[in-house]
Amino acid sequence: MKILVVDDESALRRTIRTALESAGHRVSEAANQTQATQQVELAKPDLVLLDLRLGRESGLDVLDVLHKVSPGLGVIVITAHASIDTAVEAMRRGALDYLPKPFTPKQLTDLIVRWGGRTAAEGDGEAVVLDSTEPAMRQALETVFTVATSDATVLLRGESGTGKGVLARAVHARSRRAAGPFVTVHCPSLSSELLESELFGHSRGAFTGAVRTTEGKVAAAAGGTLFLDEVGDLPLPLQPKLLRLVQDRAYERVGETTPRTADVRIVAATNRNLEQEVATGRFREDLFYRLNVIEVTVPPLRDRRADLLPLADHLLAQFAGRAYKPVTGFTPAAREALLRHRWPGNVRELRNAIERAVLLCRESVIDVKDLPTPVTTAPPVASQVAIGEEVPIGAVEIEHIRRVLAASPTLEDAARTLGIDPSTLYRKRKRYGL
Ligand SMILES: Nc1ncnc2c1ncn2[C@@H]1O[C@H](COP(=O)(O)OP(=O)(O)OP(=O)(O)O)[C@@H](O)[C@H]1O
Repeated sequence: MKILVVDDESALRRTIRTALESAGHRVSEAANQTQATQQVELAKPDLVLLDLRLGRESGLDVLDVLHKVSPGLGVIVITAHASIDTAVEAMRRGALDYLPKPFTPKQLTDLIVRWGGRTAAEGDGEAVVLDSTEPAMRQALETVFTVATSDATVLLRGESGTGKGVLARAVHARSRRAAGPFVTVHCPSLSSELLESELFGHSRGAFTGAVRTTEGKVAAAAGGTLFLDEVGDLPLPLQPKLLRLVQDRAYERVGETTPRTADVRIVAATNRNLEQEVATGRFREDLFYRLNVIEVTVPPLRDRRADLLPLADHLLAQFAGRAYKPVTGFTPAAREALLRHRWPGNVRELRNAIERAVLLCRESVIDVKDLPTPVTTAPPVASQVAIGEEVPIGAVEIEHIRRVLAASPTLEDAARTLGIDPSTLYRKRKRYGL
């Protein structure tokens, strides 16, 4: 990409230039507003890195000027350490994202990579954090970044709301297919027939109500990525057809016999224990192995404690910017509540909690009272039991049931995961007050 670096300190410009050039980007530099405007007009950069601290000039004003010169220009601002109030203001004025100082060359290049694919993939303009200090999450991200450029099938595993959809888009954005479409198919469906037609299309008259020929999502994803969300819920009758698609990229429209070839990369996601689904005959083993070429497990948010506050800050900046509200942080009590909660709904729950808090908040910082009740009434984390420690077996059972319940969409699902009868689960739930 062509990147313009705007900073009044020549040493910092040079450091950034070195990092970006060694990642294969072309870099131009500007020390002030006048030079920056000229460079935007002359060099037409794809992305601008703008330090908000620009000597006597205000970086925020420069941001406004650059957007006047080139509306829609992607600008990432560099902010002084941990001052998210200026980041919020910059995002409100249309910056894509912010990079807090001090940063490593890798953080810088990761951010550029993330925004480089934005036109094609992060299409809804939702800024996401693809960085982590938690080993398990780092490993998931590294696998995603490494395999993205190949056409290999990827299976994303993890609880609901952990960001599997976000990672699927990240795979696409970093692939050779990034300029092509990203098409999502939700596999839990009312009927196998409807889903088959949604996936593969149908010919006119194929079934009652099929008044027009439709091409289906596999065809719509040609040249791009087909994302099979909740693939563990794919109805059994459709599984052989999906197997053929994954294995040979071959399929037929409903009502036709002519085989067609699909030009898609497949990414699938599931929150189910597929091994168990295979064992109980609800998921075909051959399909499981075909999908599970590259397996990425996204850890639940409660196991990513170190990521929680940075993620919360990021979401805060995003929603404050979007709502035009000068909310700049959390009170210590609010931070503590965020850290204590178990987040059964994972990042989705966190995201909703923060969006709501930004809207409710009447001060410049979010307090406990702005957070949803389940977050503020979380029992202390210390009540978690550690398997293998000196705890009675009953405590392990309670904790295990609690977690499975939190991760399952319905009681039936939870009972299936636990391998017990729903009525037994119902009784245990009552007895333990879960
Ligand atoms: N790393 C992240 N940074 C910012 N937002 C995130 C991140 N991960 C997830 N989110 C947000 O959390 C929400 C849930 O993410 P996503 O839909 O990808 O989860 P999922 O695992 O696919 O969930 P489900 O299994 O229920 O479909 C989305 O709004 C998404 O934008």
